[in-house]
Amino acid sequence: MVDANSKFTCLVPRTGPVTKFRECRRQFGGVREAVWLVLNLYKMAGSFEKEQEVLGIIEEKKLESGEGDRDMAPAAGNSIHRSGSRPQLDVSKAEIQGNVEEKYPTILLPNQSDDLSHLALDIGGSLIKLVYFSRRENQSADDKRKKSVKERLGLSNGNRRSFPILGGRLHFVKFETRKINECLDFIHSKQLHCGGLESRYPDVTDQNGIIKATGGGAYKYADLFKERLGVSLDKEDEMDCLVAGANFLLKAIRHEAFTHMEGQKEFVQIDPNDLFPYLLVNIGSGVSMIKVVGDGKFERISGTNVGGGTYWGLGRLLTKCKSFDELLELSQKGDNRTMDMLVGDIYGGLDYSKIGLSASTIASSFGKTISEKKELEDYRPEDISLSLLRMISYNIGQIAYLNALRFRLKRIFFGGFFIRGHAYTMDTISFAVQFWSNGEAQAMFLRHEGFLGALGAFMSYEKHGLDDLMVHQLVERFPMGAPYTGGKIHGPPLGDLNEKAKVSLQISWMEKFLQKGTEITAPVPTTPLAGTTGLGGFEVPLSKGSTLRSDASALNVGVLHLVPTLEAVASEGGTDDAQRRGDAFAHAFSAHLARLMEEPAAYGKLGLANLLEMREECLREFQFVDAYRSIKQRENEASLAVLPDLLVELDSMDEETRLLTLIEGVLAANIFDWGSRACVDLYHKGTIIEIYRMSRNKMRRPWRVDDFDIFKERMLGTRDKKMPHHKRALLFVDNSGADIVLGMLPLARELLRRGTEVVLVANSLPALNDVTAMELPDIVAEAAKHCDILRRAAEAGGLLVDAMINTSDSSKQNSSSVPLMVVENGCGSPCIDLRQVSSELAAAAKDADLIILEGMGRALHTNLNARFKCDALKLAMVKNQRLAEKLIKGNIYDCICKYEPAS
Ligand SMILES: CC(C)(COP(=O)(O)O)[C@@H](O)C(=O)NCCC(=O)O
Ligand SMILES: [Mn+2]
Repeated sequence: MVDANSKFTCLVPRTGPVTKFRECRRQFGGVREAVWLVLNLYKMAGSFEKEQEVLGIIEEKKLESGEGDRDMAPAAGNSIHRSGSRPQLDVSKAEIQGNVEEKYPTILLPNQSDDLSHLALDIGGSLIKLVYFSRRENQSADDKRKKSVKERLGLSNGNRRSFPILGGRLHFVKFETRKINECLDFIHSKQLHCGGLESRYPDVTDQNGIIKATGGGAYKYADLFKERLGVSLDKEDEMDCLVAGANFLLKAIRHEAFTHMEGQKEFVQIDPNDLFPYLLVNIGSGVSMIKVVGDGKFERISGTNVGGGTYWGLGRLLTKCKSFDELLELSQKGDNRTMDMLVGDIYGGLDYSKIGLSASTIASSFGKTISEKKELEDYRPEDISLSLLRMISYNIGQIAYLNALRFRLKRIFFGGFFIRGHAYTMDTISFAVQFWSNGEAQAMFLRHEGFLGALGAFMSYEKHGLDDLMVHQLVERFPMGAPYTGGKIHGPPLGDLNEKAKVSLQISWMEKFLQKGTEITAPVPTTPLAGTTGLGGFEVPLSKGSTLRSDASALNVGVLHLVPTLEAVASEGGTDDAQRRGDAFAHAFSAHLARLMEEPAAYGKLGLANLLEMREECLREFQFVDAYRSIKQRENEASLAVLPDLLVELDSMDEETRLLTLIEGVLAANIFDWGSRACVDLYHKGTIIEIYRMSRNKMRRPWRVDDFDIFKERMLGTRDKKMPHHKRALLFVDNSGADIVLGMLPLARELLRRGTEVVLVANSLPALNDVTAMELPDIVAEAAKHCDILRRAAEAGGLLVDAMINTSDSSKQNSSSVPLMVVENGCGSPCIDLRQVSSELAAAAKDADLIILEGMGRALHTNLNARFKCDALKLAMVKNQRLAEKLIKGNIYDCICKYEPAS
């Protein structure tokens, strides 16, 4: 019914509303869609009278719809419609593209896609789990450049998955069911019930709005949702949702599953083609065991009433704990030997080796309490909690294994919020599975353990387009306020959200959460645990804080620093608001780092690239759009001022010397890196040009990795062998200022001079002092003022669109056919994962026969070992002593020039 693409060509609203309505209805089929389209066309064209006319017609004639009142347009101004699960037209944020006076202007419907719904819920007995989607708009204003590049690359528009990182985000949040009002406040504050804050009319509740929900609470609280938010809950079957959620996670999320034995977390990458069959054990209040054999193909084969509710219920009665988390935390200080009867208690301290039971094996949970003349008060709540936790976890593990055996299932995935990333719980379950299966079966856990149902409900909106996502298409981020971090964070402590409205300087809920001084720590035991005799069985799990830190060194957590916060605040004008956001950012980011130091695997397997990206994401999350804006501008200006002299110098050289000087120039200019502590210290000691000169003067070959001679041979050939020029080179540029202006642009110019098309590939979003695709055309335009080669190529590549229109330059006729283009990479990070790039870049890469990756982030931290089908040159200066030692057994400021011919 509705084109899934985001662009529609529609008729301009010049004819009358009825004619327009008919035209639109012919085009889109549905009455509702037609009404909305017409209404919004007038709205966008600013025609209030026509808008009113449409509403009048709706009222009077009911539009001869034949589809009943249900299909009448809702109250004016409400741009988002949710109805059932069929795809709908979404005209929020619609814009007429181009001239409104044109006869058939294009209307951009940025929110229109097959993924219409923003929110789904799983309302369980103890917790409400919420999954919502927020779209990040592509904020680039360089539409002309994009259009020109796309035309040149023959790239069709409207691909929703063009820019994966900019596309949108799935968020996971949980609340206690008994605090359902906090959940409703949250939904309201983020306007999730009517399309999110991105919606054109965020405050208007869609009376016909429907939110997918699963779990018992979807029935129990339906009226409350209607009353408070004006939305109906569309109930989805719980088991369907659990399975859909689990399948989605296991197929689409990198390192979703992991094993947990003796405190060691080991991520398991599941092959999506080899996922089925498996046993899904969902531990909520009760426990469901589901045999999953395919997408939507499953059977609930078993379950047990002894589950999370049992632990919490009995625990509350026996310990007087006020919350599940408190009970869980208590267990960490517990010693179950005071409660449980162990094999050793029965056998006088000995193992029962004949049947493989060690002395420390639990023979009978709570068994010791029968033989002693003690009352409840005589036992420590900590011990009770741990004993209870063990009893229930072992029991679940055992029943799960027996069912896996019954149906010959090798893999068992445990989910549900009972687990909460709790090391003891996971170890206990793993012990049980391992013990009973003699090591044949393996328990696996899921990082999004508690959100299976909510995710499944989210997926149940038809045509979300998420079902066929591949692992590399989803990028995981760790927002600062993410309540899903386990440990003490348990839903965002929203407090009185209404306060927010009263505060003139808008404080986000996240900041509020941070102001409360929440500590992000994982639950790790603090008391020493009893050892085992090594006989296996139900031993005491060994999960200790220290054992979780095993991979800390690989994470380089220490290299991230917070100094740029000051720059970030300055970049936003140094206002009080910016200062507060800066403080909040610092607080939040420190908390995340502390959490990672405590438990490096807390967010899955993270490398330095992820951490650097996380930092940029955090800045963005606190609305620091471009923290290095002014630094970049300053450096660009200084470098552009000396560019003409550099070009004259280069032009006076012979080919060979020039090529070497160019490569030296790139390496020397890569010193301007605001991500390196050492370099930032250096900047205090001289001007940009002084540092650049010093860096150049220090360029001595051979570099630590020096393939220049092979590269030169490929470029210039030898006396006996002429080499053809490359057809198209992709230059992955790095930093602003000298790096791009005095390093990469002159190299690009050389390639252009030799007849190679050049595509400058730059970040879509700011990261440190990296130049962005949006900034590049202006820099090129400035440089082109001093260079004919660059000017002609930039014109041919559509970079100097304005110049082409505005000047009557005679040299245009003999424009070089070799274009210089700028393409965005789809990233906002100093590093690049080449599996996740913009469609624009993917298209540009198709005909490339040379790739040049520049800088530490793109050429060393990532891609140093990447092999390409075309020639590849990796250029970087190493600006970190530790990395220099590790990577090239060298020193800080050593250089790398790694050339690999096409493989
Ligand atoms: C963030 C960076 C990868 C940026 O380097 P670039 O890609 O600009 O050459 C680099 O500065 C880095 O690895 N920094 C680590 C921290 C430090 O060396 O102090
Ligand atoms: Mn950089």
